[in-house]
Amino acid sequence: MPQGPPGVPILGNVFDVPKSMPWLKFTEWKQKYGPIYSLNMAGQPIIVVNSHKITADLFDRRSIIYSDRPRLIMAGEILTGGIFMIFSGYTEVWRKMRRAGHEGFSLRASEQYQPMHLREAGLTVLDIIQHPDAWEKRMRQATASSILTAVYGWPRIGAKDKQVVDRINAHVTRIASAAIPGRYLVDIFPAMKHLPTWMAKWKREGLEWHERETEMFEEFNKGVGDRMVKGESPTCFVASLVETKERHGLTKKEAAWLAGIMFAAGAETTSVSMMNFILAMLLFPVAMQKAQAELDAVIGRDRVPTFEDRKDLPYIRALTKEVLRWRPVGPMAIPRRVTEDDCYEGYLIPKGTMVIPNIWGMNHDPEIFPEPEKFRPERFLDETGTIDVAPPDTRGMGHVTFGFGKRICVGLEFANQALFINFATILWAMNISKAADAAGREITPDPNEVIDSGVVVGPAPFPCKMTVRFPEANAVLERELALTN
Ligand code: HEM
Repeated sequence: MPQGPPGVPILGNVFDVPKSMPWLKFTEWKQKYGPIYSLNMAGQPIIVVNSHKITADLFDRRSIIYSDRPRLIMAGEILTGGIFMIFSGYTEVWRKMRRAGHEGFSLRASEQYQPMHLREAGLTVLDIIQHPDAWEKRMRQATASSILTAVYGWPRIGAKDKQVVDRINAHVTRIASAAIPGRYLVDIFPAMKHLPTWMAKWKREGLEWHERETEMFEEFNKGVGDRMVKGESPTCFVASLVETKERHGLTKKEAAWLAGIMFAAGAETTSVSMMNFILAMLLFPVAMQKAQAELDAVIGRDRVPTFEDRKDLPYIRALTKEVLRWRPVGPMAIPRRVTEDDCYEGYLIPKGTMVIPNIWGMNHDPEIFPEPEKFRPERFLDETGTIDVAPPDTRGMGHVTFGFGKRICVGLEFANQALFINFATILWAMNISKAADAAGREITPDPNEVIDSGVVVGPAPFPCKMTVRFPEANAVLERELALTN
């Protein structure tokens, strides 16, 4: 095994890995132990990978044995029946779900959602102009709404839909908290899974939740199917699942969970990336001003940015990548498990080893991204400022925030499109600056104060001032939205 911090007998490195922001420690250890090192968490061997090349070697070039996930009994099996794609092993069911998910959210398929993203971005900005203090809530609601529209073809979510959104959010929170290491004893002592339900309240409740949530997701899918029977053709993921059911061979239950997973995986990750964007604009106003200068030059003030403008907005494209690089919402992605003994660069990585890609460390590698804490979209442009550049082994994206190999994020095209158009529309219409306290002093948020839900890491709530950039912005937005109605 590659060398790592020595640890103590039996418990190994249990006390060395901090509970809060462990990715910072992992990045620090890279200096001492190199880009690949090992840890021992009370007998569980772990490899931490800190370089683009090694992640590409293992997750891309040896994907057959590096695409499994560690077992999560409560979150991945009891609560979700082994079909929660994000946590499920490298199984036949995962393959079927992955194929269907990929087809529904590929670059091509995601393009059909562009009109929805465009409209949603415009409505969100109008909403924020009217309620500038509620910007965070409005943005979160808009992101949730876009994903539900894309998945189920539902109209824009509003206050009236609170009950159903609360139900789905509660489901996501339940699974995320069940996935926190040590939250359930069964994940430490797997034999407990076989206890009869009368002896294990947690198991009984988990199975009951699974039943209820299966019913909920099946009901949502049925709603789409019923609309199709009536002759409507909603543009949404579930409609495409209905059409391709035979080909993908998904059962009713698998199709229902697959659709539900898209919300779980996509809503919080995208809305937290939007928060990171606001934070970056507030802390690095020069980047904001450059982006706005580009928007003024290319778009002007008489129309809003659209997806067709993407090719002419290199700085906004680069800014979108820089948001994802600067603050990856999953700094350690979701771990993998090696399914065979593997020899790599003279090391033997035994079957069953957990592999953690340190996304934070790679995105903040000072040799690739000088002064990594600075927010500089220019990193992703050539010297002319017009051509996109990216370090090798990053699939041309520049960062590795969407993960790797066969398990790379299914929704990355959808997310990139949503972020691009939201950032462009917000910057076109608004200025983002620091809020002031009661004494009139500017409040500078600390970007290292984070909230870690177990899977998604985002900034701690911070105040900010959102103001309209020019008086006509409101009217132009309203006019363009009326045209798309
Ligand atoms: C900024 C937004 C997003 C970020 C940063 C993000 C990031 C990630 C990461 C790091 C993974 C794990 C990859 C790996 O193991 O190598 C992942 C998996 C996944 N993501 Fe995303 N994601 C985002 C948005 C979305 C959206 C919008 C959707 C759906 C519409 C989505 C669906 C999924 C699914 C289904 C998986 C599980 C893939 C698998 O295990 O095979 N994500 N995402």
